[in-house]
Amino acid sequence: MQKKSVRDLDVDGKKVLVRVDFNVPVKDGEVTDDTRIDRAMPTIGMLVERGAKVALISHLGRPKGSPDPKYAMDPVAKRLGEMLGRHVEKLDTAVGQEVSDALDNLPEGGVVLLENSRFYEGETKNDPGFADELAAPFDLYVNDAFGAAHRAHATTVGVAERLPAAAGLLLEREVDYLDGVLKDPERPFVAILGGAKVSDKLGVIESLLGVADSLLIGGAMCFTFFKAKGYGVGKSLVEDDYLEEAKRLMQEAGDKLVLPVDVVAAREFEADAEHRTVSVDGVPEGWMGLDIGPETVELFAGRISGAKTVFWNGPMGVFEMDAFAKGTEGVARAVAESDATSVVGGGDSVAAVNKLGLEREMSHISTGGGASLEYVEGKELPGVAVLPDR
Ligand SMILES: Nc1ncnc2c1ncn2[C@@H]1O[C@H](COP(=O)(O)OP(=O)(O)OP(=O)(O)O)[C@@H](O)[C@H]1O
Ligand SMILES: O=C(O)[C@H](O)COP(=O)(O)O
Repeated sequence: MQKKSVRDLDVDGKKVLVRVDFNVPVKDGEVTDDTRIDRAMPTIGMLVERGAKVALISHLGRPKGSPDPKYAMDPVAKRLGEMLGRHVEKLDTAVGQEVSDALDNLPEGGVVLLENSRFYEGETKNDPGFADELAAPFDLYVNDAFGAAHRAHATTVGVAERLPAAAGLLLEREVDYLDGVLKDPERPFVAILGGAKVSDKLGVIESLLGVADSLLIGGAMCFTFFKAKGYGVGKSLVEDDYLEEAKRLMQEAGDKLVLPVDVVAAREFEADAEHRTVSVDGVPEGWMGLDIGPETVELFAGRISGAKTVFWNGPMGVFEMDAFAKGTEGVARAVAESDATSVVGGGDSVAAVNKLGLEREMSHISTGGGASLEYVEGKELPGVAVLPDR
């Protein structure tokens, strides 16, 4: 990565504001998945070891610019403290005298967690006054929040314009892996896309068709392509406004675009619905396709096993229901077993990989859903662009 790195900073005794993405699931006051906290540990550890005074800041959920106890950072501070093996003080504010005092009292190598950045309306507006306030108590700024890098907010952009800034280790790793896939992939490069909507991923499909050797499409998305081909798709999820786009993409992509050959169709959208495997042009009237079928898993697995690079985003079916999770599991296993450099992005595909305990088999699991897709689409991420070059 061309950007200045936290490694390049002299942080000893300095007050460092670190933007992390601790937007983690919380239930009954407990963090239920601490992956994003864990992935920020290398940067936090490096700063602590080098004697910085560290203040971490993140958003949590989507509060509307004012304090909302439901989204307070306390459960995150508790979990972070357990993971660091020491108490982490959480402040009830993100700006002002309380922050300055806490930093003055913090020993070198100490860590505090500031309150949810979205408790301030200046955050999502990237308000200059709010960015000034955020920056005021600090000497340096580090952005390790790859998952929020597609947002031009005060904590991701404004503050980076006001302090000497650098990329954290996680942000660097995320960008380096995605760059490896997009700019210089070892071939064959197989991309796999699933999930609900073609409309969400049109830009991603176009971009991947430009760089990958094949693009395997599963999930509800494939039914828009099948309808465009003139197949009966029953009540499967289809975006009628995108049929022409789907036709165009199929024409342009030719053999590169690989669609399922069979699907699991169900009578209704229920976990215990009557279901059976049918060929892709044989979804019964009134039924809906909820997963790719076993022949498709075999077809996709064959492509994946010959790949040197794999990028995967989005589940192959309604993996939340066991009866329709086999396609996603089959693809996850094939990616895990391949020798390819594998990059997995998007909340649902990552959840599927975690559920199967396959996370160690993947080369890189992105902590950013929206951010990784925007990057693959070729969009500039404001939180990365604003950082100074080396
Ligand atoms: N055939 C299908 N019919 C209906 N829904 C489906 C089908 N296949 C997948 N889905 C649903 O699509 C949803 C995931 O779509 P989405 O586009 O949000 O994926 P993602 O990009 O991995 O997720 P995230 O938005 O969390 O990053 C899942 O809830 C899944 O149940
Ligand atoms: O979970 C995410 O994708 C990031 O934390 C960004 O969250 P946001 O979509 O609420 O900005």
